[in-house]
Amino acid sequence: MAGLFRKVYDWLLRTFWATEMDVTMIGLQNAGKTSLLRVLSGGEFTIDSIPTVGFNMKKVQRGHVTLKCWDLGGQPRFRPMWERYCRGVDAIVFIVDIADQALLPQAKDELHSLMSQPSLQGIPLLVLGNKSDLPNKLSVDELIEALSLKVIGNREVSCYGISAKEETNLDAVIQWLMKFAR
Ligand SMILES: Nc1nc2c(ncn2[C@@H]2O[C@H](COP(=O)(O)OP(=O)(O)OP(=O)(O)O)[C@@H](O)[C@H]2O)c(=O)[nH]1
Ligand SMILES: [Mg+2]
Repeated sequence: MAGLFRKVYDWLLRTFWATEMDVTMIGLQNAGKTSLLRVLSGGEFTIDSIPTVGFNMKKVQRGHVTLKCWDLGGQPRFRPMWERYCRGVDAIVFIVDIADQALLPQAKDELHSLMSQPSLQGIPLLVLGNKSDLPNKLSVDELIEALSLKVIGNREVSCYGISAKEETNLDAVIQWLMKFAR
């Protein structure tokens, strides 16, 4: 009975209170953006994910909210277009490979340069340390320090550790994003 009530309630929400939000996922190449989006949208994790050329878009449905997720290529030649795809979105997700510490200074520079763009002022930022299943990974506190997240102002900033591979902490990601659905 409770299950039936829940189904009717969800249907009412979807029908009369449908909300769509735009989310842009950025981060250096190989961080796991496409893998995360594939898993969030109900697909299988694959170890041989192909680098994104340009961008890719997938919708993630949770209850009455549709998250329209833009997944951008992280290779240097695609980074100049990040700002354009972040303009006017409801939230920006910056993904970092926390097992590849050599790339952290570059990730920090790219993040800070993007966050200093006047066009992106105030847009909430979620930083995800991905690949928490691997050894020699950074903790969340170490990632906050390595990326100097505390100096990013004028917006809400959060940081979580996740694993797209093992689907660790992905509910927290969705919950955080859905706070900004309008
Ligand atoms: N161990 C582990 N590997 C992961 C995880 N997430 C992604 N990977 C692997 O990391 C590699 C890169 O993943 P992608 O999702 O293609 O990375 P991307 O950020 O989309 O890369 P670009 O499209 O080039 O910007 C692939 O081999 C994935 O299988 C994870 O949580 N754990
Ligand atoms: Mg990709």
